[in-house]
Amino acid sequence: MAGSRVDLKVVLLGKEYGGKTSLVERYLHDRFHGDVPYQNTIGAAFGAKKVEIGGKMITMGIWDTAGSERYEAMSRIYYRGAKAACILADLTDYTSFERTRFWVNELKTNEEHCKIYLSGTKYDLVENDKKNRKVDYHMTTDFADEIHAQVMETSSKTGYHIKELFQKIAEDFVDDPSNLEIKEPNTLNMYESAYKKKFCC
Ligand SMILES: Nc1nc2c(ncn2[C@@H]2O[C@H](COP(=O)(O)OP(=O)(O)OP(=O)(O)O)[C@@H](O)[C@H]2O)c(=O)[nH]1
Repeated sequence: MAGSRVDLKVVLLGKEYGGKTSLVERYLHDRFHGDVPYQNTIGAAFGAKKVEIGGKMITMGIWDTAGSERYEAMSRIYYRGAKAACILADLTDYTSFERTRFWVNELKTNEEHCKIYLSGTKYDLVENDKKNRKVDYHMTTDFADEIHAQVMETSSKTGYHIKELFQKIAEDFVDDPSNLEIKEPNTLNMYESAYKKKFCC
């Protein structure tokens, strides 16, 4: 099985302004656009990355969805068939944490085989300034325990835990034998027509 190609669809979900696009930008391109004015995602954006896990090359396709409730119905299109979902909660915004339950319910109802990961974003803003923190560490860990999910606090500004998060997602995928059937190459190409939002050329 070494060297066989496996495609892993990952979807990012969460309230608008929560940091989804920034997380993808940091992971795929190792950059952070803190000086660029915020633009909300329209529809979704797609990016892919090859990762090697224990001698297996995986093409990870990451869907960055729009957090605005206006686009909620569209997000369902993007999480369909996802093997992993990363649900984000902005650590400086309690309502963002509240919204994670909605997405968990969505996935449990419609994509029961999708593995869920929680990410508390913008860790750099709370690390040295505790009054900025509106989502307590134990809120996310307790919720993660309740829904049997993994949780990590991350910062796209500093890169804190970003690689680790996606590495964990990829490792869990490889560790599940049902995911290791040989797939036709380029199965992700059907997504390539996806439109990108910000930071795109
Ligand atoms: N300091 C800091 N700011 C961040 C971080 N992640 C995102 N931001 C900022 O938060 C704002 C929203 O980030 P986005 O990544 O666009 O959020 P989003 O979830 O994609 O938003 P939608 O497209 O509306 O769903 C932007 O101004 C980012 O620069 C982080 O880790 N640290």
